[in-house]
Amino acid sequence: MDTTAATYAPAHHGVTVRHNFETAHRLPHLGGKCTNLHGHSWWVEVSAVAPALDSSTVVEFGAFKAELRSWIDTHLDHGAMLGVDDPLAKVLADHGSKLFRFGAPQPLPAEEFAANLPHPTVEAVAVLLGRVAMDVLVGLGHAPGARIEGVRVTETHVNSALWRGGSA
Ligand SMILES: Nc1nc2c(c(=O)[nH]1)N=C([C@H](O)[C@H](O)COP(=O)(O)OP(=O)(O)OP(=O)(O)O)CN2
Repeated sequence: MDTTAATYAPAHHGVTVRHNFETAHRLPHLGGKCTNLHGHSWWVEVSAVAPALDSSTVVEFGAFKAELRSWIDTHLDHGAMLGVDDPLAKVLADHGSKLFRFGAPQPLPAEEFAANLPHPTVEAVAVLLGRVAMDVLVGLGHAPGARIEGVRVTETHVNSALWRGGSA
């Protein structure tokens, strides 16, 4: 077999995991129908890459999914994502309804991932979950040089956003 081309191409291995969550949000700053509190069945796809493998893996699927799913289910699933200036945040919190605030001036520990993201747009949710995925990857055993390459968040069947991680 001629492997000449392969010797010139940088080694690159990738894995992707998916998860879903049922979460409300609203975007009053955009006006129109997005001002209404509404829910979506969100999907997230997280891709990790590495230049070489460790134990023949980039990162072990089970552990990676368990950590990502745990964070998403704990903080987002069956809750609401609201922006920093949204008056509904206080109402929901006062009634014990699950809430994740974007751009909060005094964020809870989990909300620190979204502290500089003022609105829960699909793009901002992709950034949030990119940061969460990086944190999860760092905490696990993984291949040398492994990193989060990208996160795609799908809000509806026709709307999605892609966040791409920087190179190592
Ligand atoms: N760049 C972005 N634009 C919009 C976002 C967003 O997060 N980023 N979000 C919304 C609303 O949240 C809304 O849920 C989606 O809007 P839209 O696609 O217009 O609504 P529909 O799903 O009803 O559209 P279809 O006509 O059914 O395709 C708006 N914009």
